Formats: sequence, C-alpha cells, structure tokens
Amino acid sequence: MNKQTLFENIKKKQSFLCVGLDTDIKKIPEHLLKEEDPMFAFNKAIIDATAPYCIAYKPNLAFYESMGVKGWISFEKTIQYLNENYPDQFIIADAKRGDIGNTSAMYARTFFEEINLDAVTVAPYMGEDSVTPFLTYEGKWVILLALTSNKGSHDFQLTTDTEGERLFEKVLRKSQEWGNDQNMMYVVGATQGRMFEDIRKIVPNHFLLVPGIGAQGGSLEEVCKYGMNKECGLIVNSSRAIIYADKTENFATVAGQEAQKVQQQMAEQLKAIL
Ligand SMILES: O=C(O)c1cc(=O)[nH]c(=O)n1[C@@H]1O[C@H](COP(=O)(O)O)[C@@H](O)[C@H]1O
Repeated sequence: MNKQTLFENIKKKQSFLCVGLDTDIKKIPEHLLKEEDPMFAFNKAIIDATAPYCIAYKPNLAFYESMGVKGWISFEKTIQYLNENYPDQFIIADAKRGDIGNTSAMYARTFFEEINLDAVTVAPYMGEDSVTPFLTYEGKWVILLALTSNKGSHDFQLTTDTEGERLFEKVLRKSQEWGNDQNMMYVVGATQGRMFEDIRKIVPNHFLLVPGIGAQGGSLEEVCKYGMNKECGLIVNSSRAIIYADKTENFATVAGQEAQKVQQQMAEQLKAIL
C-alpha cells in the first residue's frame, strides 16, 4: 500500500487507529479455548468487530512465536484472513528484526514474500546493511524504531553525543540516506509527549507508528498536537486496551466499542487538517 492510499483510507474512515493483535493465550476469553485454533478464533472476532474503526492491524510476533508452530499457524491464518476480507487494512508485522545483510534479506523474504504484509518493524542498531534488504520491495514499508515508548528509551535513544545530537535524532537523520517517506516510517512512543516536536523538525513528512496510548497511558491529544502533519502522518496503535477490554463471551462487541471510542477521538483531531 502506498502513502497516498493510506491517507485516503484515513480520510474515508476518519481514523488513524491501528489495533494491536497482541494475542496472549492466557488472556483470551475462556470459552475460546475449546476452539481448534483459539488464537485465530480470537483474532477473527476482534478483526470483524474493530475493522470499521481502524485502518491498520499490528500483530506482535512475540505472542505467536511463544506458542511455537501452533502460534505461527495462527499468525499466518490471521494475515490470510485480513488479506482476503479486509484488503484495505495496512498490516504491520511487529517483529523488530534486523541483522547482517544476508540474514535481514531472509527476514524480509518472510514478511514480504512468504507472508503478505505491508510493513515490518526493524531495529536500526546494526546500521545500513541491516535495513536496506527490507527496502528492496516495491510498495512495502520499513518501520524503524526511533524513540520507543518504554522507560529504557532513556538508556540509549535519548543520550547525547559530543555534538549534542541524541541517538534517536541520528537514527532519523542517517536513515533518510537509505529510504524516504514513501517506504520508511518511524516508531515513536505516545508516551514521549513534546518530543514529537523535535521529531517533526527532522522528519516532517514521514508517517510515524505511535504505540503507547491506552495501557501505557500516552495522550492521543498530545501526540496529535505535536506529531500530526498535513497528511495526518500518524498511525496510532492500541493493543491491550481494546482487545482485552472484556473477557466474557461479549468480548468482541466491547472491543469494537472501545475501538469506536478511539476512532471518534481521532475524527475530532482530524478536523485540524481535513
Ligand atoms: O514497535 C512497537 O510496536 C512498539 C514500540 C514501542 O516503543 N512501544 C510499544 O509498546 N510497541 C508495541 O506496541 C504494542 C503496545 O501495546 P499496548 O501497550 O497493549 O497498547 C506492543 O505490541 C508493543 O510491543
């Protein structure tokens, strides 16, 4: 999916919500455990209920890989279900990969050839040759970790070099030599507040993937105030606050209602640019 189509979908849906499919077998409603594939059954119900209110889904690979082969099958079935039934959804593999060039090429093959995803999250730490193999696919996206939502972002990302440049700023600046706003996005945590101002000085036109509203307490208003650009430029993720809002047989309906609440807040914010 290209950037223009993504923005068209945002305008159409009045939403820039990404529902995070962090499907934990220990947290899904008990009645699903008797299904042949409980993780897929959960995802399917969540997707059907939330799809009108979001423009993207982000399955986090850790949740699937922790279940071994079974989890990988649930992951593949979920992607296939999305591709067949909701082709306008932007699908992100939250995998946080990156390795020496030939290994990164294998990761890219996994997510862009073997399984048909739009984007994959990539850690920039190993540098150019670890990122560029993901960028050789037309219409696919690399989402580079820049300034993450967690406490540990202070350990490296927010530290400053001798010239006063912070590490996340170096990531934003340097990576523009490898890709552009048509094939690269950046992860910026919703918990980072006013830092979005500094980020927009370096990458005014790129889309940002923003996790951290909901369970991690980040503010959607603040993200929009400092991070939104004229093409929205934001895909804001919420996982636990939506998918585990209810643990009863009614879970999917409640997840849909939670997604709709976020969508309504987003529609308000979009008035500033539309
Ligand atoms: O890459 C990510 O998506 C990510 C980066 C980041 O800085 N912080 C962050 O929370 N995430 C992911 O975003 C999701 C957040 O989930 P909730 O806190 O439940 O909404 C999880 O899948 C995290 O792994």
